[in-house]
Amino acid sequence: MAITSVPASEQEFAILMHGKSATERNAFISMLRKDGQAHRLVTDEYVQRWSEDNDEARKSRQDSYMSLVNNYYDLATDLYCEGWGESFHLCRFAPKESLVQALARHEHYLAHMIGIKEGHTVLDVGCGIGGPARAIATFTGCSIVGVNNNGYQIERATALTAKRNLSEKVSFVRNNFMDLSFPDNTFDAVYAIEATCHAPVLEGVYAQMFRVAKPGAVVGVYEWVMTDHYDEDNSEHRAIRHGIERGNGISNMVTRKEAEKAFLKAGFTMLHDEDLAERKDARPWYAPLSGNINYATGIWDFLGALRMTKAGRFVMESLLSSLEMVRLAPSGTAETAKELSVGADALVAGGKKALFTPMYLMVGRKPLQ
Ligand SMILES: CC(C)=CCC[C@@H](C)[C@H]1CC[C@H]2C3=C(CC[C@]12C)[C@@]1(C)CC[C@H](O)C[C@@H]1CC3
Repeated sequence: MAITSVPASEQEFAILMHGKSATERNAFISMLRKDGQAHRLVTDEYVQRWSEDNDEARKSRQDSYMSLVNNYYDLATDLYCEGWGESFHLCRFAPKESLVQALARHEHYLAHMIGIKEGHTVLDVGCGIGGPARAIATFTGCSIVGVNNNGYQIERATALTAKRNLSEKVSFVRNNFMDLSFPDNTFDAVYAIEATCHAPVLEGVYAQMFRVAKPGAVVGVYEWVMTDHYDEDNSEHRAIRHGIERGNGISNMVTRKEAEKAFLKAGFTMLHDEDLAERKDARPWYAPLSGNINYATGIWDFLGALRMTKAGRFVMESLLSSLEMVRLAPSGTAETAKELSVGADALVAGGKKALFTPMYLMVGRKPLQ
């Protein structure tokens, strides 16, 4: 069947594009099993959205945030899995800690900060493919429902959770986080790990988190924001912000102050807020993306770091282009990898200059009355 335009129903299109690749064990193979034409269309649609950088283009990206984010994760999910693992977020690093350990600790820390207990029913807003939900449910003994608007990620999350025998404790529902389908006052705790930055307006998603939390429940967010050092009138700063947005499927990334204001406006009483990137750590959060092999701990992290060097990127992009040429990889795969690499450079630049943080932590309580 020839696909010449994106069908009206996104779900229909996702089935065409991803086929049965969500249940594929290996993420690299899953990446190769997409429909080539559909993949090309989504790549073109995503790139086209970023051709201009002015207020009007930003507004248009905000208006179409849902398809922008879905396009992004339809393209990026398998590369994320293959290059990063099952937890789609960044993290702090303790001395000698591997990436996998550090990611898990970052998740456990949030669970600790919002006081998740055994028996709690918890909501994970923007759950990716469920890595954090599985880790937190296992760590605390709680039950977690993960929501996400990307059908492919929900399928992958559900399949991985079944494979780990965790389906009784952890489940997933396709949901728009700007309009959650749960009744008011449902959850004992709610969290979002580096996901709400995809919202067109932060107040909207925070208001939904507030609504579904039980009175007295504690809610925690790791937010992506531009820090207080960011200057909108500085063209270099603006370029870094734009690079982060484009490489990471974000229609409008806000400042720390705006995020704090939105959280309070939603109704939460702030219990703790802190940019965790300001702590003095052994390695900065952007270490694995920087291509500096001296930061690596252990063989897997060394290979990951090698991949982010100039030579490593060249090899990866050449491999993907060759696979595309012989039609083993869908058209647009190498272009997507390039978009992610350029986005990673913007993250590193933003991190080095302390203009950006992926770990502005806000912990708030929904008042009893
Ligand atoms: C987009 C948001 C809000 C969160 C995702 C955070 C991270 C999981 C990603 C940010 C940059 C990503 C890159 C990769 C994996 C996932 C991230 C770290 C790659 C390492 C995947 C493999 C590619 O070849 C290079 C990518 C660079 C960026």
